[in-house]
Amino acid sequence: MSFTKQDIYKALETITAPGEGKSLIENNNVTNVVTFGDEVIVDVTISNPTLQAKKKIESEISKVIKIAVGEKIEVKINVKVEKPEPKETPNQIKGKAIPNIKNIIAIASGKGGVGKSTITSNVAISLAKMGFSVGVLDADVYGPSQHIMFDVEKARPLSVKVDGRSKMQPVENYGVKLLSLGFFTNPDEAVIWRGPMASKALNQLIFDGDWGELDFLLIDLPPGTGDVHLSIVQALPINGAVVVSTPQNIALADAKKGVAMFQQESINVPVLGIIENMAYFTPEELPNNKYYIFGKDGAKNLAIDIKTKFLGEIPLVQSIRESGDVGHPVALQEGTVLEKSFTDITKEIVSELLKRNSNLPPTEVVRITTMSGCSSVKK
Ligand SMILES: Nc1ncnc2c1ncn2[C@@H]1O[C@H](COP(=O)(O)OP(=O)(O)OP(=O)(O)O)[C@@H](O)[C@H]1O
Repeated sequence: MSFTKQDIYKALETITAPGEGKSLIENNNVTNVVTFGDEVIVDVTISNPTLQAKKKIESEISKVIKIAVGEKIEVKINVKVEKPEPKETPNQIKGKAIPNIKNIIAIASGKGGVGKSTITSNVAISLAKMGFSVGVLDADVYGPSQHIMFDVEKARPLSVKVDGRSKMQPVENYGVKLLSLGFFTNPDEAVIWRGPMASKALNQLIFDGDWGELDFLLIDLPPGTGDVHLSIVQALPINGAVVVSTPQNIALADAKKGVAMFQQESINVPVLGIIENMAYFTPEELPNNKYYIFGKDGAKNLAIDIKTKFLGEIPLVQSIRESGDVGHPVALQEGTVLEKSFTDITKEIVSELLKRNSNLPPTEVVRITTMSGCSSVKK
């Protein structure tokens, strides 16, 4: 019987090593193939050290060669176990990659009540209006509010079957898909989340959510920099973080801690920049008057100090609070100054993310650049 090494490689292209996702050939598991007569020797390296994984790969290789190349072939397999070297690079994304979600951005703040959720909902809507597919995961374990801001307070995610598995269908409004812990907790009962518990619940919302294809998933993190945050940000494949602060000194001190948290070696999530919320107060009837009630340019100066991008500012305006409370964020109000402010900030975030993702395939970068109108992205 005659066959070539190529026949063997072709057959091995159709199977994967246990837990490694890609084909044996694509994943470079097969280190050598020797053929003579009716005999084939396959050297294969896998990362799973269990006996079960070794037996499974031996039986699959033998089976696939006999089916695809020839029944009579005598197959000898040498399995070597080698743990892949962990690669520490500045662009590393922690956690398991989610193939259908292209970019995960965490929105954080050190201090509570600085407007992190307000910024998240408006940025999500701006992204959706630019044509991106967008999801929001409300991870604020202390007080989820996105379901209110998106006017879906009473909604509950439906259970759907996807490839035989039960998944949660996010609730959708204003072109944004939303999953929130707020859908599952009783607003009258305080839930005390510990780090691992919170990260498990959030992992479930992310991995068991039927998000479809998303260009962006924004995660509204709880305020602070504690144990819950560490668990969340270490477990999820976050591409970049945005930190929200008011110009007030105590908020800035906490924002600085927030930035430092993402920069810790064990977390290593790039900080895309800082947004200054409540930068000044403007009465609706006197739009040209600015009152710097929390101080002036605090977050801008912090960004310069810690060499982080300043992504823009949002004033303290009554309509921002009102529109959030009634579930119709200001970014929906076409042609207004505030809508434009959120569009500008959103473009800055996308620009920074593109720089961070500069190792993505060029088509992806171009597509996102074009959609958000970020022609000014310097690469
Ligand atoms: N720029 C703004 N102008 C007016 N009101 C604002 C502005 N930003 C936020 N608010 C209001 O301030 C309050 C707190 O905002 P938000 O809930 O977004 O903050 P947060 O940082 O997410 O809070 P938490 O600590 O609860 O997570 C809300 O009532 C919101 O409507």
